[in-house]
Amino acid sequence: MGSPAMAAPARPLSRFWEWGRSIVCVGRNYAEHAREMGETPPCRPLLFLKPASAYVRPGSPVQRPYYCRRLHPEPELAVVLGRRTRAVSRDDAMQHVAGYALCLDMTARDAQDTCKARGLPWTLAKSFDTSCPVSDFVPKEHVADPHCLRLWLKVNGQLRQEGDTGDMLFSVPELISYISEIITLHEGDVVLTGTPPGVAAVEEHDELEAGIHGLLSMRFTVVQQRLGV
Ligand SMILES: CC(=O)CC(=O)C(=O)O
Ligand SMILES: [Mg+2]
Repeated sequence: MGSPAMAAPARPLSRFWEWGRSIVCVGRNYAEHAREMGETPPCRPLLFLKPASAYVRPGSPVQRPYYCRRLHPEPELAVVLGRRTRAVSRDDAMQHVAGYALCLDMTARDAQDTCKARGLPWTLAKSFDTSCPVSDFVPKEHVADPHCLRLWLKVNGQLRQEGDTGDMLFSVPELISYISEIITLHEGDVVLTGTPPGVAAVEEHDELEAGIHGLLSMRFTVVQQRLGV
């Protein structure tokens, strides 16, 4: 009698966006993007959070919130954690990575400007429904080095943004080690690692296409949020 076939997990990590886990975001991790926003590159990672309800998958639209008139997509490498991670060293951090994905850190830039001016948290700018479009999962075995990837974004077929993850100010191990000193990370949590320069607004009905060269791509349409629906 052979051993029973291993049942597929009821909740595979390859569908991490269904786990209801945390999305820890890093800002200004590319010097040129910090500068285009009128900011200086940070001396330590700038962190903010998105709720798991922010995820949206291809086939569903990205909503521009009713209070937003300047919606910016930010293509970012997403790191998916494979186990509980608390105060891990930089040397051990990569052992805690299960894989990667591409996300768009959708940003209500006008709301963010207001929040910055008033010293308020960025919640309205960063945490609205569909503010985290997410690609398929890529197991870490398929990525030789997460710092040798090229991200791109097209809007209505025109190339809008391109960047190399080798330009990140803080590397994946540095981010995981720093974050895990402050926020215990768990299997299925995701770290968004920041966007390269070239951000700009998109409009209702725009077609977004984003990808990681040689790995994956994804498409979304922008729609206007209608209150009450
Ligand atoms: C100013 C920002 O929105 C920072 C950010 O999200 C980034 O990717 O950098
Ligand atoms: Mg971002």
